[in-house]
Amino acid sequence: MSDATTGSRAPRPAETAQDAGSRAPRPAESAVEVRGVDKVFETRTGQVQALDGIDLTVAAGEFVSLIGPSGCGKSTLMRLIADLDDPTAGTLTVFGKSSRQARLDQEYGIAFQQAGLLPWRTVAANVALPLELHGVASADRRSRVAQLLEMVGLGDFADRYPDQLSGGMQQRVAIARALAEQPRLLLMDEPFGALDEMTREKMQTELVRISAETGAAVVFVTHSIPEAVFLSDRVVVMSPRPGRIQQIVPMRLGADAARAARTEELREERTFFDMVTAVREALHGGSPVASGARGVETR
Ligand SMILES: Nc1ncnc2c1ncn2[C@@H]1O[C@H](COP(=O)(O)OP(=O)(O)OP(=O)(O)O)[C@@H](O)[C@H]1O
Repeated sequence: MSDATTGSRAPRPAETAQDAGSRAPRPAESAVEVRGVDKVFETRTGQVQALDGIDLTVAAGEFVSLIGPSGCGKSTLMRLIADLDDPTAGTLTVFGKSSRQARLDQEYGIAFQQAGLLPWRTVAANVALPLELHGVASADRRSRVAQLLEMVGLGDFADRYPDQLSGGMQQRVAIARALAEQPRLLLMDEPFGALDEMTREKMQTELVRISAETGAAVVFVTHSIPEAVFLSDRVVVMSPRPGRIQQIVPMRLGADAARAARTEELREERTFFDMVTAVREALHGGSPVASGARGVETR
């Protein structure tokens, strides 16, 4: 039946199928969609299959950690999401866009293990860099940088240089820089891996607060089970190479489940230990275990 006979209206020029496909992302859209992704590296000694059939959806505002034995492809998956490499098969989208388009549109901020600050720029100038590159006016830049440094507790360090800061402070500068353009997604690959345990726990608490405050989705690679449990809404457990998703464990942390409510006390709660155990068992394929998997810390 034609539209004329059913009485329904014909599509207006702005509503053709082609246009509908290019509309701005809907608010309910997922932050990341990974569908059937494989990654094979060609090396001089042959092929290395790093990822095999990865399917993963990260919702807008969700905090998802990737954990698994050394070499299982966590960083590779992160690099594919960030468009730093291409998948051998499958598709990745970020807020409904190809990962390439999402990179061009600055849809995400990145913080990796090394803070990666420019040593000749002050703390403020490091944080301002992405804003400068995108032509934000200098008055707006100054106020945004001041706000970001307050957020990460470095308001008094704007004029220092990176080598005058501790490792934890440098990481906070890197996080402020990653947040500069108010991304809806943060990609973090072991950002606290090089920090001492006390600083690391402080940074985790900061990150929980910041992610709750900004509503950004986070994809976070870690080797530490307690870190994954403390931070995440869901923990994705990967198998040894070729990396597959072995299990996705939702974090059920009782009354303290809301990210904004996660404080130091949570680390002493029964539900926290239960979740650590659940992730450890998932790493070992569902069986109770006495020790951690290779490359995974249980502390
Ligand atoms: N550019 C590359 N060329 C060849 N092989 C690579 C390349 N990058 C990664 N690999 C291989 O792919 C596999 C997955 O590596 P990846 O770095 O993603 O693992 P990971 O889980 O992040 O490891 P780790 O926990 O030790 O950081 C490894 O076997 C690695 O040697």
